[in-house]
Amino acid sequence: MLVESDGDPAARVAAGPHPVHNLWRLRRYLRPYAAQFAWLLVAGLAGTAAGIAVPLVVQRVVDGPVARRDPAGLLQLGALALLLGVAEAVLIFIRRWVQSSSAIGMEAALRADVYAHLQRLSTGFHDRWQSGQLLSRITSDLSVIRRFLSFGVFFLVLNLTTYLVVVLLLIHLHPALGLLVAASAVPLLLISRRFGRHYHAASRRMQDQQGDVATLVEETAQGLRTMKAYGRGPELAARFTGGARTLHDTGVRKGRLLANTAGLLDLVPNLTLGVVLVAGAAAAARGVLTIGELVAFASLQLMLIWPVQSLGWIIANGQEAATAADRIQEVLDTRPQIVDSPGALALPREAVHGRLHFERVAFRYPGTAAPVLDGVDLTIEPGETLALVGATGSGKSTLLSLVPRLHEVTGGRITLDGHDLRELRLDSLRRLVGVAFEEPTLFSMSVRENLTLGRPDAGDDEVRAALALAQADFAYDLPWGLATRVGEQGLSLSGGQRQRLALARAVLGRPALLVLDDPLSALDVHTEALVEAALRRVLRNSTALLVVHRPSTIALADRVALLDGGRIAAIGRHSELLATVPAYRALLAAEPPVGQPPPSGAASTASPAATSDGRGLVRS
Ligand SMILES: Nc1ncnc2c1ncn2[C@@H]1O[C@H](COP(=O)(O)OP(=O)(O)OP(=O)(O)O)[C@@H](O)[C@H]1O
Repeated sequence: MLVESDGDPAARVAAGPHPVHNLWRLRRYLRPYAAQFAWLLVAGLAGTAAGIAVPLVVQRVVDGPVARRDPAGLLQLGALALLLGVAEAVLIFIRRWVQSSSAIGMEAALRADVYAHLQRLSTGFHDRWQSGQLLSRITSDLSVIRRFLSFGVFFLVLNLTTYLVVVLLLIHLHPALGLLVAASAVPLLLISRRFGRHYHAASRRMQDQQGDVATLVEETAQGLRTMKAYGRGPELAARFTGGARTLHDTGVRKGRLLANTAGLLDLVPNLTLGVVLVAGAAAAARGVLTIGELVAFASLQLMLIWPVQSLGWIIANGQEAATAADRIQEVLDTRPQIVDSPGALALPREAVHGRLHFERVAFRYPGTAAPVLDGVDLTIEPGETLALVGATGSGKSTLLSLVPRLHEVTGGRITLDGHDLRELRLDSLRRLVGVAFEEPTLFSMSVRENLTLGRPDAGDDEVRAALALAQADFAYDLPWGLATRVGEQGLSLSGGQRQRLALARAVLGRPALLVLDDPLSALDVHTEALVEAALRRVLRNSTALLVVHRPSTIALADRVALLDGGRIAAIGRHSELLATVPAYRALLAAEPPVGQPPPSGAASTASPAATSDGRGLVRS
């Protein structure tokens, strides 16, 4: 089980001490449907009993009215056979009706749980797991499990019961021949065991490959514009074809395995039937067996063909479901790493001043050798705006992500008004912190829903204020105003529009802390000036930590901190740093510190960055 870490998608092992262990663990999803399942079995068994009774009636017909030439008796027994046939049909109908509704309900409950669990898992988990793998687990794997728990298990019970009852009846009718039929179960068992082992491995391979193909499709859909722009369509198509071919080959191998086994499973009862017919006819000739008994024996034996034939399908279905359950449990067994500690506090907004303090904060991404942050000491006073600058890859976004605890510090601590962030309840912390990332993500929902994502209770006035603040009033002019659907399946917005909406989302409800990753990066000069002015107003009243890539944004900050080598290398007013810190000056000018050669293409003369308002700062 993957319980110690955030889960390892590369592991791809069949978890659990037994192949069906994880499937067995899903039984609680069947519990609400226990009564339905019981009815299902009753209807199924009654239907089968009606079916089994027919050959016994036929035996009475052949040995009775037919032998005695008695039309009245024939009519009676014929009517009984007809009645049994109708009863069997009605019971099959009832069974199918109940079966479909319970199966879908169970699948929906399991899917909801997996989805909720995925939400609880940290960003570290999602960084490492391919989304296509998760997609295939939450869609196709769950469907496989549903098919097995509803149909597979049911037919396994029904067919085994049918097999047992029929074999007992056969032994009762003619012990020697009956035992011969019972002995045919031995090769069936051996074939099934061998098949189960091989099929389990094949289905795991196939389900993993399905996830890989889903990942490829997802990446293509997301990066289609870039790939087209670079003319890389054919390479992408070739990659996809490769993945699809591998999946196809595995599918064919799996199909052949099933076909071979189905052939063998077919052979055994038919061979037994042949032996029984010859030996039965000889016994009838000797008068040991009546014609009616022989007919009943053969008819009953024919009833075994379907349970045996379907065995291959049921085992295949069961193995696929076991594999799917392994894959689902790999996700469910991954414990969320970032959770509320026992007795975690909820801080009301009014009680928060907003003093954010980083104390020897260290952070290392799982699986990487070097820490990104190593001993960050930083304090942001209530109401202060601090800009964080640093070279590309210096860890600015990482540091920001530690505030809403998207990642957990691996050393030191971060406090808000003296409370370690790990002592706060996650929902409380995330209500206190307004976040806007560099990539402004909008979901396939209305503008209003996108805005109120973190504060579903926000009123119209608050939404209006947030939109005004972020200079995003254009939202009211969309075709359906705030009800307009945006995002992947909705209206396309420009980069600047998306960013302003993301900004409005961050400032909605006046959070105690604002954490903004380059909030002005996708704005045109005119809008940037507007948003900057608006932002200046909002920043006046909140504590804010901004990652700055643009020259103008730095002017919004009270102080600037330079992140270098995993720690804060310098902190102070922009003009002070410009005057006293060569590394800061060099960064703003995109020049290396004095004494080192300039990078090719970098300005070698006096840089426009050397102005006190920071204009001229190039993207770090
Ligand atoms: N999920 C991750 N797993 C492993 N390493 C990561 C992950 N995300 C970022 N890194 C690494 O951490 C370092 C810091 O990345 P980060 O995005 O915080 O830098 P940044 O200063 O914000 O960069 P930029 O200015 O380009 O946005 C980089 O070396 C990056 O490769």
